[in-house]
Amino acid sequence: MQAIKCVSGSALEADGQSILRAIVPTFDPFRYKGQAGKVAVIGGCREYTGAPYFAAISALKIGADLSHVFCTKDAAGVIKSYSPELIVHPVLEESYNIRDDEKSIISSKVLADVAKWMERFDCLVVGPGLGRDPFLLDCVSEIMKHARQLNIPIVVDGDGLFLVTNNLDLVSGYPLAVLTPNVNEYKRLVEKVLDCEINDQDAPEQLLSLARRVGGITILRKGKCDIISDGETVHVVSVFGSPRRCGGQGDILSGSVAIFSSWARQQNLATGDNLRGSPSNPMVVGSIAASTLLRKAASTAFGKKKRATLTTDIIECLGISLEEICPAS
Ligand SMILES: NC(=O)C1=CN([C@@H]2O[C@H](COP(=O)(O)OP(=O)(O)OC[C@H]3O[C@@H](n4cnc5c(N)ncnc54)[C@H](O)[C@@H]3O)[C@@H](O)[C@H]2O)[C@@H](O)CC1
Ligand SMILES: Nc1ncnc2c1ncn2[C@@H]1O[C@H](COP(=O)(O)OP(=O)(O)OP(=O)(O)O)[C@@H](O)[C@H]1O
Ligand SMILES: [Mg+2]
Repeated sequence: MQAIKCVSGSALEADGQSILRAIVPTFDPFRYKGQAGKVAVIGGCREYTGAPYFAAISALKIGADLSHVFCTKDAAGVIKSYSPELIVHPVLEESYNIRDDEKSIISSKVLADVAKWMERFDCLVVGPGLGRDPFLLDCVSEIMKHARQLNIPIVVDGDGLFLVTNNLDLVSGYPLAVLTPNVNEYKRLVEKVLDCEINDQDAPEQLLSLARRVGGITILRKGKCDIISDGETVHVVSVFGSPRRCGGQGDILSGSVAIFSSWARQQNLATGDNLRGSPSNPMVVGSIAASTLLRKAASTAFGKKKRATLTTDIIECLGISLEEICPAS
C-alpha cells in the first residue's frame, strides 16, 4: 500500500497550536450559559450508542455549554445512562418500528420535534452512530435541509456521509458544511464525485478538486495525516497522535470540529486579523483545531494506557491537552 505524502508543495502543515490559542475563548464573568456554544448531534440508533455519546461529550469537555443528542427511542435511554450532562431527545424512528401508512405523519413529526430546537444550535453534527435505515435517513435529509435554510453549520460524519454521498445536493455549495470522512468514506466520496480511485500520490490535489467539485465545502480527510481543504487551500495536520486505531476517535473529532468551528465563527477569524497566516474560512480553522487537539489527546492517552488505550481514555485527556496549549488562567 502506498503511503500518503503528508506534506507536498500544495499543502501547508497547519500551525494548529496557534490556531487553538486564537479561537479558544477566555473565561469572562459576564458571559452566560450558552455563549460558549450549543451543539447538537443527530445520531444514535439500536446498534450504535457510543458514537453520538463520544461526539457530544467531546464538545462539552472542550468547552461547549450545552450538548444535545437527537437519536432513536431505543438509543436514548442508553445514551442518557452514559452521562447526565447530555440533553437527549428520543425523536428519530427506524422503519422496523412503524407501519408504511404512518410514515408521512411520523416524518413530519420528527422534523417538527427537531426544528423547534434548531435555532438554538451553533452547529449540528450529523451521522455518528446514525445507522442506515432508509426512512430514518429520509427524515435526516429533511432536518439537514431545514438547518441549511437557517444557516446553521453542519459537520457530517459516519452514516451521515453515507447519506450525503448518495445525495450530494444536501451539502453541495453550502460553505458551512464540513465532511469528515475516514478511509472508506473518502473512497466512496471520491468514486461518486470524481469518478476515479483514490490517488495517494497527490492526496492534497485530489482533495482540493473534490472540495471544489462539491461547491467549496470543507472536507477533512482522516488518516495517517489529516488533510483539510475547502477548495481554496489545503492544510495538513501530521503531528503524531496514537498508534491505537480503536473505534470512536473519529466521533471525538466530529464533536470537536463542531465546537471549534463555532468559536472560529464567533471570533470572526474570517478577517484574518486575529491570527497572521491562518486560513480565512472558520470551518477550516475549526477542523485544524480539532485535528490538532485530538492527536495531542490521543498521544497523551497512549502514553498512559499503551495497548489498552480506548476512546474514553482519549476523551479524558482532552481537557489537559487543551490546558497545555491554552491555559485556563
Ligand atoms: N461505539 C460506537 O457506537 C461506534 C460507532 N461507530 C459508527 O458506526 C457506523 C459505521 O461506521 P464505520 O466507520 O464502521 O463505517 P465504515 O463504512 O468505515 O466501515 C464499516 C466496516 O466495514 C469495513 N469496511 C467498509 N468498507 C470497506 C472496504 N472497502 N474494504 C474493507 N473494509 C471495509 C470497515 O473496516 C468497518 O469495519 C457509523 O455510524 C459510526 O459513527 C463508529 O464511529 C465507531 C464507534
Ligand atoms: N493511520 C493513522 N495514523 C495516525 N493517526 C490516524 C491514522 N488514522 C486515523 N488517525 C487519526 O484518528 C482520527 C480518527 O480517524 P479514523 O480514521 O479512525 O476515523 P473513523 O474511522 O471515522 O473513526 P470512528 O471509529 O470514530 O468512526 C483522525 O483524526 C486521525 O487524526
Ligand atoms: Mg467514523
